Amino acid sequence: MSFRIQPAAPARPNRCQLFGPGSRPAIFEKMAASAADVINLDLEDSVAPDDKAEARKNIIQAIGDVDWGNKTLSVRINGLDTPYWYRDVVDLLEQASDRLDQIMIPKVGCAGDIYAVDALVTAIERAKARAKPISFEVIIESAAGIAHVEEIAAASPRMEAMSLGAADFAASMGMQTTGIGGTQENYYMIREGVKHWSDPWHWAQAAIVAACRTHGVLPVDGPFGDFSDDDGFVAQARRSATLGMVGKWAIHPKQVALANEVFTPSEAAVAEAKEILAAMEKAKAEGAGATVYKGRLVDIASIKQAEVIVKQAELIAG
Ligand SMILES: CC(C)(COP(=O)(O)OP(=O)(O)OC[C@H]1O[C@@H](n2cnc3c(N)ncnc32)[C@H](O)[C@@H]1OP(=O)(O)O)[C@@H](O)C(=O)NCCC(=O)NCCSC(=O)C[C@H](O)C(=O)O
Ligand SMILES: [Mg+2]
Repeated sequence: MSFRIQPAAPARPNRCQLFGPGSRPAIFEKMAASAADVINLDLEDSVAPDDKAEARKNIIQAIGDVDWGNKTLSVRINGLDTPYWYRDVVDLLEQASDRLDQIMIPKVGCAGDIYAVDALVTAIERAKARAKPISFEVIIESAAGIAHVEEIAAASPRMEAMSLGAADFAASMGMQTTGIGGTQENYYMIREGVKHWSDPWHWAQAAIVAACRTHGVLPVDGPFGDFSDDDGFVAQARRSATLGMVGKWAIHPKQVALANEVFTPSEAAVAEAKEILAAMEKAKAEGAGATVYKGRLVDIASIKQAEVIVKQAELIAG
């Protein structure tokens, strides 16, 4: 371990982030009643330019009026390359109730993007004597974003979460696909005439996880566009969870249960993690730093691995 201890990420469940357009207030109550840990009301790409002002009003009203329970409530503002974002921030911070927890900043390309939003948010919070500071989550969805991912993760103490936005990311990178996440038909290797598909999102996800874990931020997998393909969603989510991500977006309510299941450690995984901890306690009492569990080596690093799973389960159980 480095002299610098790795900071813990925020201790709150983030297994599923359910999105809904701010221009569609009829679904807000349904979103609130869902089993998602995080709600993302959208002002950005699911809202047409002519509907932006109305969507802002809908969201501001719903933040105060709807019972969001104990969910993390977040609003995705427009990108810093648009004329909308400052009005999103000003109206949300000046007019929405303190129930708003978080702002999601899309298409961040550098730490300066976060600095700009932070400066505006901080000024309004002071002017309005806001009781609860707003936290930030960001989307990495451009070549610049992934190139500067570490400085972005470190950009502000408000930073709580970071997602991969597969659609804009693919476009920015010039990838030959219109798919949003998941298996890509042409991303394969071939051996003895048999195709083996690989994962084109893997490296960006791994870079996001490393930046997030270095700076105490929650790494999250973004959207999976084909909401008719449950198996594809689950396979993508399992890969993300294996890499260290804590959750995934749902762009349709049917994806919420799928994400919750994947990102909740199974009873068997928790039981095994606890058995490893017990085996290592016994080894320690006997003066050993390593032992054998089910025919394989476990040592002091295994304690940390097992603790990840046990702590995750405890966090979700509340
Ligand atoms: C995708 C949708 C447009 C589908 O909506 P709809 O046609 O209404 O779906 P269904 O008829 O199957 O709906 C079944 C019932 O569920 C309710 N519903 C629908 N959507 C939601 C929702 N998001 N939350 C809660 N409830 C919802 C319907 O009202 C039906 O209810 P009932 O009649 O009572 O049975 C729609 O799901 C949708 O708009 N999804 C969110 C889209 C969105 O927010 N996109 C932005 C995020 S993804 C992105 O931006 C890309 C990213 O940035 C990147 O670059 O990768
Ligand atoms: Mg996007």
